[in-house]
Amino acid sequence: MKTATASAQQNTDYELSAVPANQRKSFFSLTIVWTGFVFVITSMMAGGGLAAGLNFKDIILATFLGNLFLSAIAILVSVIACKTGLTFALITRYSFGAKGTRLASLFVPIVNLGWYTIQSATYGHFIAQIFDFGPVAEGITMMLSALVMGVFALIGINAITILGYIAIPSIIFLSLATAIKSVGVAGAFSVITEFIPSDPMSIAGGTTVVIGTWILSTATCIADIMRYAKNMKQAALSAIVGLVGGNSLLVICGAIASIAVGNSDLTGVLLTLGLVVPSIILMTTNIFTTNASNIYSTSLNLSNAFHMDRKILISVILVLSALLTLTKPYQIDSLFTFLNVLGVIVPPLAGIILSDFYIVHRGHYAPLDEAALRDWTISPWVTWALSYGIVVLLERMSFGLSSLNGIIAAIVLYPILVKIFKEKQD
Ligand SMILES: O=c1cc[nH]c(=O)[nH]1
Repeated sequence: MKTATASAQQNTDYELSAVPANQRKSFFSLTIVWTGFVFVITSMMAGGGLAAGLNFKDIILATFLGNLFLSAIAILVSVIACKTGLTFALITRYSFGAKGTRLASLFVPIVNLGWYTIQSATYGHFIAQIFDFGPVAEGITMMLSALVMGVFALIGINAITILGYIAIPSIIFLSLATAIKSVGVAGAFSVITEFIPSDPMSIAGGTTVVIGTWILSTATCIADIMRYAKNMKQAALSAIVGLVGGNSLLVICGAIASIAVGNSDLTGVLLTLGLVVPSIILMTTNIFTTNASNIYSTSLNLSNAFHMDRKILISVILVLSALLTLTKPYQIDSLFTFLNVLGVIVPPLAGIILSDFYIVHRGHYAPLDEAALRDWTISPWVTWALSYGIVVLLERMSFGLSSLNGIIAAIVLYPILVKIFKEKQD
């Protein structure tokens, strides 16, 4: 009895089992949660960074290509989540094995901790700029930001949905208003369209940056949301709305604001425009919704890795993140380094998950409690390492797009290695 109660406590958000059909959510509420996740200031900052290297036409092209790529991955992962009802962490059991999954599902929390910390620090830094805080008060504000943002994730998916309903209209309105106001400051829209970047970047490089903005979550965390979808069409459409609609909007608004004001530090840009109160609302809504979903997914993955109550795990992560904000990861250079690393490391993982479901298992997994899973498998790990090597090699040869290279390499290599190691699981 005690054990049953403990395990029920650990499974309040279906972190250890499939979401049943009668608990699936409407298309509208899924789209709110996913779009609230995707709407984030770091996409605007990436747009600002693109403006240092691309002209406006190429920024639009890179944004479009990047989000198209992201949508394709997001749809394929969402379909797996919707069909199985499982979190990303539980999906990895089929490829990484019943014990291997515990190691594999540590990857998402580590990277999410990076995102969570960058975004909490950006928010704390922004508040510190507004109130003209010194370094100590800025440090305290950044730490408090990291602690407070996790509260919604502690409550669960319903709290995140309510937060999204409040946040999304204001984010759409305020990001457009920021772009329009900055065009006003520049004098004419032709200043944006005729702008010549100072430090040219290739379109492939720009596309990789855009892909980097959401590759982690489109390959992983999106499953934690779309497992609640009633059908695959709704899951796919919801994924596209968030990326092609939401992410593109913020990247482009960030680029326009940055070109107009000549500064890629978005928090600085917003303050230069004199939009103090609107910018506080913009920053608060978009960072809170994203970080709540971030830490929610992190806790689901950690539950799978450690088999402990996700609320205890969230608390530990929040304290860790609060301490890490003191390294000041809000600087644009840290963000770009992080994006580039993600654009290379995450796609092979997405390739493994997709290849396992669509190629090795031909689009069907046995229910989790009936599947005969090995404890450990070697093929996904070898695929990941080899794909990473291939990406780095091709990057040195300036061949193609790193994210695409990584995902294709893993999709092709994985089934071959599964055959070689005789590791197909039923
Ligand atoms: O929190 C975030 C922000 C951007 N992209 C992500 O994958 N996560």
